[in-house]
Amino acid sequence: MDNLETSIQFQNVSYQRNETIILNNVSGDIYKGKITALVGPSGAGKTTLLKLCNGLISPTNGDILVEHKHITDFEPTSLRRQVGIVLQNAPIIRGSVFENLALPLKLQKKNLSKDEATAMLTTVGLEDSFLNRDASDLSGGQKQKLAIARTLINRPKILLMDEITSALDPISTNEIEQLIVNIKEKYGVTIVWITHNIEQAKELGDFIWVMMKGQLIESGDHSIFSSTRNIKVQQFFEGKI
Ligand SMILES: Nc1ncnc2c1ncn2[C@@H]1O[C@H](COP(=O)(O)OP(=O)(O)OP(=O)(O)O)[C@@H](O)[C@H]1O
Repeated sequence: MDNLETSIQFQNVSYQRNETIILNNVSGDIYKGKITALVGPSGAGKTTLLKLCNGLISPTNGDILVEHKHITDFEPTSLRRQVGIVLQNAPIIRGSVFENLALPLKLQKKNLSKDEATAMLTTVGLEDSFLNRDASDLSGGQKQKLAIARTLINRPKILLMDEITSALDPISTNEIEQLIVNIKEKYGVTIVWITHNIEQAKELGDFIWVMMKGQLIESGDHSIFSSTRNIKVQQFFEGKI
C-alpha cells in the first residue's frame, strides 16, 4: 500500500440545524492525491459533509483539519481557493467562455492571460476556439468541463464534486470521469466525489465512504465492496436501498 498522507481530517464532526442532527459524529481521513467516492442514500448527509470542507457551513461540534491546519484558522477566501467545488449544474455566468474562466481571478482583482486560459481549456479537453464562444451555448458536458476548468484556475489542492455527471449522457459522463482521473494524476489533487452511481464509485474511487442517516458507517479501499459485514451497506451496494 502507498504511503498515505491525509488531506482532510474529520474529528467527531457533527452538524445540527435546530433540533435536526444532519451529521452525527463523523470521523475519518481523506487521503491526499486520491479519489474518495462518497456514497449513500438520498438525505444521508453527503452534500452537507462537502459543504463543511470549504467552509460554506461550520460544524456544530468536532474539528476539521485541511492540509493539517484547523479549518477555522483559514481566511475564508484562501480556504475556497484551496478547496474548489463543482456542482451538478455548475452556474455559468452570462458571457464568453473566457469571461467564465477569468471569474475566479477577477474576484481577486487579478487578470487571466489568454495563454493560461487556453492551457486550462486544453487540460479539460476543450479546443482554444471555445474561448470566445458564448458559454450559454455550450452542451451540458462542455459546461461541466468549463466549470472544472474554472475551478482549476485557482490551483486548488482539493476538489469537491457533487454529482457532477448525473445530468450528463453516457459519453459526456465517460469524458468527465477520464478528465478527473487525469487531473488527479497530473496535479496530485485530492478529490472527494459524491456519486449516486455505485459503478462509478467502484471504477474511480481509490477509497469509498458510505454514509447513512448522517453517519459514516463504512469506509475503506475497494475491498469493502466484498468484505463489508454491514447488512445495510451490502443492500445499498446491491441497489436494494
Ligand atoms: N439547512 C438545512 N436545514 C434543515 N435540514 C437540512 C439542511 N440542509 C440539509 N438538511 C437535511 O439534512 C439531510 C442531509 O442532506 P444532504 O443534502 O447533506 O444529503 P445528501 O446525502 O447529499 O442527499 P442527496 O443524495 O439527496 O443529495 C436531509 O434530510 C436534508 O433535508
